[in-house]
Amino acid sequence: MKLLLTGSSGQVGTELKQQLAGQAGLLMPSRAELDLADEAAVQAYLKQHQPQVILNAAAYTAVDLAETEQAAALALNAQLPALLARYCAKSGAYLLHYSTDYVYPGTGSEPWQEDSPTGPLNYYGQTKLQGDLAVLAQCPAALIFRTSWVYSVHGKNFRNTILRLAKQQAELRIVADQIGAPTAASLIAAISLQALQRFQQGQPMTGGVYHLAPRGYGSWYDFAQAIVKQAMKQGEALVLLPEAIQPIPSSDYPTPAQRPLNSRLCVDKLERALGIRLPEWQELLAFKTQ
Ligand SMILES: NC(=O)C1=CN([C@@H]2O[C@H](COP(=O)(O)OP(=O)(O)OC[C@H]3O[C@@H](n4cnc5c(N)ncnc54)[C@H](OP(=O)(O)O)[C@@H]3O)[C@@H](O)[C@H]2O)C=CC1
Ligand SMILES: Cc1cn([C@H]2C[C@H](O)[C@@H](COP(=O)(O)OP(=O)(O)O[C@H]3O[C@@H](C)C(=O)[C@@H](O)[C@H]3O)O2)c(=O)[nH]c1=O
Ligand SMILES: [Mg+2]
Repeated sequence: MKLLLTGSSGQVGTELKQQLAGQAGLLMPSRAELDLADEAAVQAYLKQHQPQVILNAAAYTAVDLAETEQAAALALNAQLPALLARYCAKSGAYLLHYSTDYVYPGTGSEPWQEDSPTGPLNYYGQTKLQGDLAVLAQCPAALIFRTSWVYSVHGKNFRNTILRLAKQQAELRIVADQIGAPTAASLIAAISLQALQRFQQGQPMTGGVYHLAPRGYGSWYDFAQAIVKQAMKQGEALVLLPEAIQPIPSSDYPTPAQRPLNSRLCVDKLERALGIRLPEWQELLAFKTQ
């Protein structure tokens, strides 16, 4: 079975690549081999290789930069998934796509459901929503896993930023009024492989949106505390002590893109579909950094 993995150098892509190791027929073009922002090039690639499964882990994820680099964000987050969905609908190929908590407006404090009204607050979120809507419209059998606050030992993410800063400075100010669930890229890859297995066994999950995140929630401040405590337990030499992390409101940390305050995702639908219970985010973090 020919399987195309896009974004194989990213956080989720790297974990998928590792967990898919040994799978025959795996295509993982690098950016130099295939510019995913180039629609004609992607079309030609699909025509040439005819994949039967597409795992679309590529995206434009620089949230603040997306406010100004709009064309690049739109190409990767909206136009690419639309094109992949059209190809999959036509050819019968299986599509697994990823999306974000940033499609929701962040109001209230209850977890979002998959059918909750969307309302992105920033351009990244707007383009991701456009991508989701295109996938749902073009290819109803496709799966969209909406996740949140992705981290990994590889790549640019909040966990690695905090660990870097904790080795350099004795104080840190972190927003405490944005809540959500930090999600290890390895969990996303493991669940994606379960979904793929279902498809390969002829029992695919019903198409549509599923939230994919650990159980529980915290603020970015809670996440930073947990990252630093975990690193200390593991004997890392840090300049920063957990007590020296200051909780601040979002208004004290101005950024070009606005972030949602409430990013909680209800994961019941995914748990029911796969017959699993997702771990708590703290358990997952402890496991990841051991
Ligand atoms: N990061 C997060 O916190 C969250 C992410 N998500 C979603 O999860 C999915 C995976 O995200 P994540 O793994 O963090 O993403 P990353 O930013 O880590 O990886 C993005 C990947 O896309 C590739 N890419 C981007 N532009 C191009 C291009 N023009 N041509 C070829 N390749 C390109 C990158 O390649 P290169 O290495 O060459 O740049 C990289 O492999 C995305 O759909 C994202 O929206 C959802 C919620 C949270
Ligand atoms: C580094 C730093 C960040 N922050 C805040 C800014 C922000 O509100 C929060 C997290 O910072 P980040 O830059 O990692 O946030 P961001 O890049 O917006 O993270 C998002 O990325 C996209 C791709 C998603 O899809 C989302 O789920 C989410 O993970 O922490 C501080 O308060 N103090 C700091 O020193
Ligand atoms: Mg970021």
